Amino acid sequence: MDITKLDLATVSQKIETSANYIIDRVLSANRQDAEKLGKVAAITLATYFVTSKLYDAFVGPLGSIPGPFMFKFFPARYSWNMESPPGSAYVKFQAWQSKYGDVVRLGPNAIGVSDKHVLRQILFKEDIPKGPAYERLQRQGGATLFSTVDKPFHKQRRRVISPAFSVKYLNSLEPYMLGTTENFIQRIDRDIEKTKRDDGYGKVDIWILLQYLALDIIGETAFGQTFHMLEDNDHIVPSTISRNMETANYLVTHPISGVIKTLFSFSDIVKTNLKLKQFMKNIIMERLEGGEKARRDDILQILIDTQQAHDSEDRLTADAIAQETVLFLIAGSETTSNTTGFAMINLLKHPHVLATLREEIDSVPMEEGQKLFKHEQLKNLPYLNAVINETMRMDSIAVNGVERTTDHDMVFGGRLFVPKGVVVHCNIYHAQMNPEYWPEPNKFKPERWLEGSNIPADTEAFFPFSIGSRNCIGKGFAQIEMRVSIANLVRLYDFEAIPEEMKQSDERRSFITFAVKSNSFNAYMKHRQQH
Ligand code: HEM
Repeated sequence: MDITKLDLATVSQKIETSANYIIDRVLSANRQDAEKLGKVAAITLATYFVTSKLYDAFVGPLGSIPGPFMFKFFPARYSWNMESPPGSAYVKFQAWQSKYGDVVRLGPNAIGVSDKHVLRQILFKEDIPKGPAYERLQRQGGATLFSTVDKPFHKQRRRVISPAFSVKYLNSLEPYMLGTTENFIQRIDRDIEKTKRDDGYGKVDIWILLQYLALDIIGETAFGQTFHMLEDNDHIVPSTISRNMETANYLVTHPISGVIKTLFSFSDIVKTNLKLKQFMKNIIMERLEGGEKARRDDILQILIDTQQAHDSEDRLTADAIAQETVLFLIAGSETTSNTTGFAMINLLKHPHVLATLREEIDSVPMEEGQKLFKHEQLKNLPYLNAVINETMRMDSIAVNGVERTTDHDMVFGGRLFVPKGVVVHCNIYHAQMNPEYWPEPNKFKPERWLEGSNIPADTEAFFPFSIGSRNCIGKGFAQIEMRVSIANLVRLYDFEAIPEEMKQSDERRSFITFAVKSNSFNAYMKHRQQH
């Protein structure tokens, strides 16, 4: 017997057995350790997550702010019924603010504010940047003057575009506005003729014609050519843009539906944007290639002229010009036409207000042969301005509010600590309807705006064009258009309200801009005898 061989075999077997034993032990120990470690890590993470959520919900800086319980954990914007029925998010914002007070919790990291002093602090004094809703809007074609959240980018863009909205330049745009207003009057006359009764009255959809007027004015001034909406009712540019507006609204008010709608309409949006860009580029190229002959005094020309700017940063590319002009079309048409439409509805609802306004307007002398009022004759009429202001207070275009994000730790109104990174829904509409600021806020009373009124307007709680660096660049433009169209309508026509239309006009919705739900408002109209 070979002892050495036997021993070696035994030894090697023993070694193998021991090795297997050790490996088994080590592995099983590791497995157990790993399992234990995994469990501990998962429990620690879950505890951290739950504790931090509970801390944020109840103890953190926003913990004491009242609001619907679920918004301590979920953002209001994601609540399933936010946009049900569509365009009604603003109703919910108002209800929460009324129920819980001037600061309300709207999410783990979001609040709503309607106190006039705090709104002025956020929008004007500290002028904090725009919130994530605007970043979502950029999915539809990139950052613009309106949607950028980047302060230096905004400052530079606003500086370059501002000359197009200066008082002096706006005066030079007036001939386009008056020319288009003349087309508007002719269109009304044609529509009256079509349905004329024996007493001379015919039915006119004043809401939609005001929309066509505003589109044609923006076409003339920002796109360099009219869209002929008042003649043909349709044009590729406004019709393709309005298709995108609903999606844009959801991106702002309800991100989940917004993303779904964007996915479904993605190819449509891409096609639309390409068509629009092409349309704009052709116009821009015609201007550039046409030299001095092709020059025209309009907003588009100011944007094109930036290409000669000394500083290369100030030169807008053809793409940027196309984007900004499309923005003017969106921001500058329905905003103005709906406000004018609401003013006309308010005048028909309150015949004594219409009578007082007519008295003021009829007292403005016209030159021999002058067909339409010029802005110069209207800008200081106190009652006309009062009617417009009271309309903007009660039927505010921005009923959905404007959003900001704190970019530093702040103390709101000297009493509420709000850390950096909180989304703030600035509920300017709620401030404009607050009985503490406005006695009988639901009553249409232009008298509040007149000097010496016994219920004076609280101008500190009035934000129709917002305030601060992100206020409306087009407010001067809008005021000219609104004064000219309302004054000329009141001077030239008698109105007869249609009861069903009046009732229907109380149904509202807001897709970015506030509007009557039916997007239509008919009244009987006839030319006044004395004019
Ligand atoms: C009655 C008519 C109008 C009302 C009530 C109105 C209201 C507003 C409001 C509230 C804002 C601030 C929005 C925000 O912070 O989210 C705004 C911004 C803006 N509006 Fe208007 N607007 C009107 C007419 C116009 C017109 C006619 C134009 C252009 C032709 C225009 C162009 C803009 C632009 C470009 C901005 C963004 C400005 C910036 O961020 O620097 N708006 N408007």
